[in-house]
Amino acid sequence: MVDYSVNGSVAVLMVNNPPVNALGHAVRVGLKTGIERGAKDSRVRSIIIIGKGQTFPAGADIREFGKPSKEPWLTAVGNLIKTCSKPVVAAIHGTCLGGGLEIALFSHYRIAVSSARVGFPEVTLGLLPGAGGSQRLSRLTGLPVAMEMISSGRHVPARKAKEYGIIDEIVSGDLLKTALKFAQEVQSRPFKDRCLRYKVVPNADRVEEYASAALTQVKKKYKGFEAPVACVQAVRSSAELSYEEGMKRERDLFLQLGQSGQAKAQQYAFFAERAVTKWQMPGGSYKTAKPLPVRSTAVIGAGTMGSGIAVCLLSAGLPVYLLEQNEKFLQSGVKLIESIMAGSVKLGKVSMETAKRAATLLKPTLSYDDIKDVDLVIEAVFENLDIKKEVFSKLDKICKPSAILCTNTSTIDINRISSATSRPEKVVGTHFFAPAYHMKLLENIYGTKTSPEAVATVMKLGKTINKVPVLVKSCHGFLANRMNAPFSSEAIFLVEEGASPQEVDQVNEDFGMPMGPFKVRDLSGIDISWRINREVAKVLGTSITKETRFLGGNRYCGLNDDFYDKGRYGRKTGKGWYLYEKVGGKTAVADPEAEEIINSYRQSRGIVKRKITPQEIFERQFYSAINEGFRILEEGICNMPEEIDISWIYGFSYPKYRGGPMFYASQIGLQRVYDRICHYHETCPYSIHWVPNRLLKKLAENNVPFTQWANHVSKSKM
Ligand SMILES: CCC/C=C/C(=O)SCCNC(=O)CCNC(=O)[C@H](O)C(C)(C)COP(=O)([O-])OP(=O)([O-])OC[C@H]1O[C@@H](n2cnc3c(N)ncnc32)[C@H](O)[C@@H]1OP(=O)([O-])[O-]
Repeated sequence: MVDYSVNGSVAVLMVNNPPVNALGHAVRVGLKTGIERGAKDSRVRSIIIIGKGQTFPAGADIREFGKPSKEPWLTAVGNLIKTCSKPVVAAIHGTCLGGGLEIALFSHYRIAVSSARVGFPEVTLGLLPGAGGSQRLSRLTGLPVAMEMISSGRHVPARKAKEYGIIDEIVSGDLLKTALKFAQEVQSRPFKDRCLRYKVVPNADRVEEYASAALTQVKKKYKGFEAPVACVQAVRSSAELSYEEGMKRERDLFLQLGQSGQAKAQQYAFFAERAVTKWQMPGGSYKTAKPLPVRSTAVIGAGTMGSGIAVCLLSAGLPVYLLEQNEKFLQSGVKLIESIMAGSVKLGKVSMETAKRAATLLKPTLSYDDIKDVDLVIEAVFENLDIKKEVFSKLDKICKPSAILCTNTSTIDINRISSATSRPEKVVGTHFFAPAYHMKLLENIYGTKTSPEAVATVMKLGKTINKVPVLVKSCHGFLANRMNAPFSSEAIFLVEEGASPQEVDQVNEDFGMPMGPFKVRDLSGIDISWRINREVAKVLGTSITKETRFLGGNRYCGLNDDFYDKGRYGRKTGKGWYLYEKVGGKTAVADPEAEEIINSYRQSRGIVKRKITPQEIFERQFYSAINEGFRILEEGICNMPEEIDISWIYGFSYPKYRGGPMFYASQIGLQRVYDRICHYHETCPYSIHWVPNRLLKKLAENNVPFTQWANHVSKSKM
């Protein structure tokens, strides 16, 4: 795992643990042995630590977390480096992260290639640097940078790291050759004072000021997360305590976090995010299917979604034809794209260069002829089957045979859309979440005839445009919206029965959702849900009236319609479930007029308002969604619970520190979840979503551990 060799007077410790040279037990043993050997080796006057392959160690081996830790610990290896009688040089390329940066900071010198990145991403795993990183980094960079770097987990590019004092030299050419030269040069220099623990923390007397600014920021930016706060506290202790006491403080905080449910959930989410890249479908998988090259694209429809999708493609450097049916709509789409880009530059999310390049890559057009040679088209027109079929029939006639035809439908079965073409194997769903340029989930959907090649292409596209792609099988509503349906229906039923929108939102926000369901409705537009309900009714061959209490055999609540009738569409009209400071305002306050609408709705239907507990609000929303999640698994719409959890984290901003609804259910205990679902099935009998799922029942009865749920998923689609 660590190869030892001697080149002239320099020992080279080459870490060889692909893919990311994680500092697992064998690597730690190898480094310890290597340093001891180098120290004793009479030929050797300095030592290099370097990574083989793509990177310097990118951190501790996360797979070892939660298991009994085996000596030597990282701190012990680091102490050996620190006290080595010969200077140690960390030669960095790729990603020097977490434990990797700890090793580099224990070393006496750090050189890096300009493409390298360094950072302490432990916070993203619910932890903090646990081998003294919080004590050493602040001695190099000062408190504000250390607090920001460690609490954000940001990867810092090598040149910036040099500015901060983390890297001594940026080098070019062959890293090992340059490192050998560097290691020879330092042999004649005194190096004991290079040990960071003897340095003083710059401006330590201002620690209170820095810490309080950092805490205010992290509490706002990472609301609900425990680790960022602990990161600031650990760095703070580097200025307030002696080095030894600071190390102990860091250790205590590390152990506290390690035992928290948040760390467990965040580490689960880390692996879940990687697991979903290993997609499978009938006839193909990530291993067997090859993506087609995508060098040019078109987006059909320049509305909010289409323009947002175009921004994603343009930001990744892809040329985009933006196609609309008339000049007015086209120009409004172009304006929207320009304003999103300008906003992103202002927020520092996109560089000025990228924005300028995007402007040259955007080709607005009214003609289908212009898109005949593009590699991939994304349709983002109104959510109506007839309109979508018309678009796909045109695309089928005009686009080159190899083009991949994608639809941004959020609910319609892909098979119904692809039936309008002569090439259903090229048709695939690419469902973006609003706002498309911001939300990271890309729900890719395959129909019965979609080819694995088309799927491979959109899975790769997702990565290219910096999204998290999750593959699901087509059905009405797919994965995310299918689970969201009971979740948001229950929110309205709860208000119908007696809760206030504020109470429902509060429960959701206390749990960690960034916005409650009524604030979300006001944001997305009450008129939109009104229209969707009419579309659903149309598909079911019925219509919605004031008397409608059931739709498609399911309970229906007309409260949304009453708000619509009063012209209260949400933020866009300055009032909806809440009152806003102005049209398009963002500050939601409770509104007596809204309360009046709710009260008269209840009265007109003879509903006697009852007190509803926060626990019931929580269970009715989340457990109904979980029940649907098991149905989705049972039907084989997705392959594993990880796909559901990642969809919620990146599609609905579900708090990552809770892992996702399915992971959360496993933590509560499936039997309890099942029992409560049975309870609501009895007490809320008119909603199909409360019919207890058989797979859930089976897993609960047999006490099947979370890691084995996927083995019980329907294999019918494989
Ligand atoms: C007391 C000391 C405390 C120290 C704490 C720490 O250091 S905490 C750690 C601090 N460090 C971090 O948090 C860094 C975490 N890692 C990353 O951020 C990224 O992996 C990357 C930027 C290094 C490379 O991105 P990329 O897109 O090129 O690649 P990719 O992301 O697709 O990963 C490829 C494969 O490697 C696997 N794997 C990766 N890292 C680890 C690991 N540490 N361990 C184990 N496995 C790991 C990953 O699961 C995947 O496996 P699969 O699915 O193929 O079987």
